Amino acid sequence: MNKISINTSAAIPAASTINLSASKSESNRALIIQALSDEKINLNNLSDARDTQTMMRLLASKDKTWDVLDAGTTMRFLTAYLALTGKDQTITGSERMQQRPIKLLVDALRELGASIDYLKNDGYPPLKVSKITQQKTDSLKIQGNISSQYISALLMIAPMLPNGLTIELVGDVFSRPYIEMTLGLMQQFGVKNEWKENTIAIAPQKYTANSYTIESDWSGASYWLSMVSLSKSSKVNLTGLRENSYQGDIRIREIMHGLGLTTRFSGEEFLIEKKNSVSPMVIDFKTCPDLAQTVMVVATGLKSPISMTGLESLRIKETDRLAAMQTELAKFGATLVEETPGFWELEPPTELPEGPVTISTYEDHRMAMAFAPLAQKVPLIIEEPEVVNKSYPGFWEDCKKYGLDIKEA
Ligand SMILES: O=C(O)C1=C[C@@H](OP(=O)(O)O)[C@@H](O)[C@H](O)C1
Ligand SMILES: C=C(OP(=O)(O)O)C(=O)O
Repeated sequence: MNKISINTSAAIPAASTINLSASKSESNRALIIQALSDEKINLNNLSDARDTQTMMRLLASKDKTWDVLDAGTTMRFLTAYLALTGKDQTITGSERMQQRPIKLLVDALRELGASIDYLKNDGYPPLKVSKITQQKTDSLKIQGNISSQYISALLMIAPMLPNGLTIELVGDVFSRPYIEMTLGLMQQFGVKNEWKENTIAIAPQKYTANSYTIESDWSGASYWLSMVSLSKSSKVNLTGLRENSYQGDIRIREIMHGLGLTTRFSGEEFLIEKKNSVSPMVIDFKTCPDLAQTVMVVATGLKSPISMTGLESLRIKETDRLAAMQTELAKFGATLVEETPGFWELEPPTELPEGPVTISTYEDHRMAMAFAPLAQKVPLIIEEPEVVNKSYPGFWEDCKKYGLDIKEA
């Protein structure tokens, strides 16, 4: 097994500039839109994330079987894309992907007229997808509390359907900013929508020529806010972020202001500094589930209790992130408990261990990146560090540039 050790004794330079990876969420949407358009769409700064590289590779591939590996957006967006354009294709993914539900999307695409078979277990990939030859309905209802990716996948093919599509979102909607990002990017390429209360209507339209520069990844940025927060007094400047972002994970700014940071934009850079007053917080992650692991580690490192809601979808991501966090946080003496249904408490330790502490990463990039900043307080050994390639392949190089002392273990 590959492992790295991160030592606490490194002298961290006072300030560093980090060039983040671009957002895989924006990249994967822009690539689907580009593939669906007859006009010239120029995309700048596409992400080097494996999830995006996989999307690009598959969109260009003539293979009968497409393997998305562990990329959720690639799986969901390409399933809808194949239902519109495919030729009896099989789409599959990693062992974990075969445990991540896709039934709501398959049901919706079947209602539209696609013929889709489950090749192993009902409700889960792999799938055989045959395209919609005749659109059977122009309105769908879909539950919003499992994954917003199903809704984004349907929205992106909606303008290409002969009769367009109206989607009614039923019940609670989780990860709503990702739906807004989808509609925002569609708008960049000329596609209009009408969103009234719970209903989004898209008339038949074409994606038109335009250029778009993908923004840096705010989920990736979260590890740098955490890095500064768990440092003695470092400062970090991040490049390629926008104050007015399509990415809901920009919310990390506001959360971390409550956990002892100040941040500001200055020209092209986003500056992060420590200011040191930390107050106990209640945080709802319903709009930004990918930030939860980052913030749990910060609270543990700062020994500051937090209460949390909106964590439901963490169970069906790259791993069961709640179970994984309970196990790994316990190694630092922190407890993560569901006090009442949906309401979680993180009780930090009174003292952090001397370490080294070994972190298992559960084939989840965010387990590795969320814990790394804590190496400034407790020496760490991180298992399977290459998991970061899913969203941020340059993460460890950036950590070295920041000053962390990282070695193969
Ligand atoms: O649409 C997207 O780009 C994403 C949506 C979210 O998933 P869910 O909608 O399943 O919560 C998020 O966790 C994932 O990393 C990326
Ligand atoms: C959940 C994630 O990705 P996906 O669902 O696209 O695999 C993530 O990047 O944290």
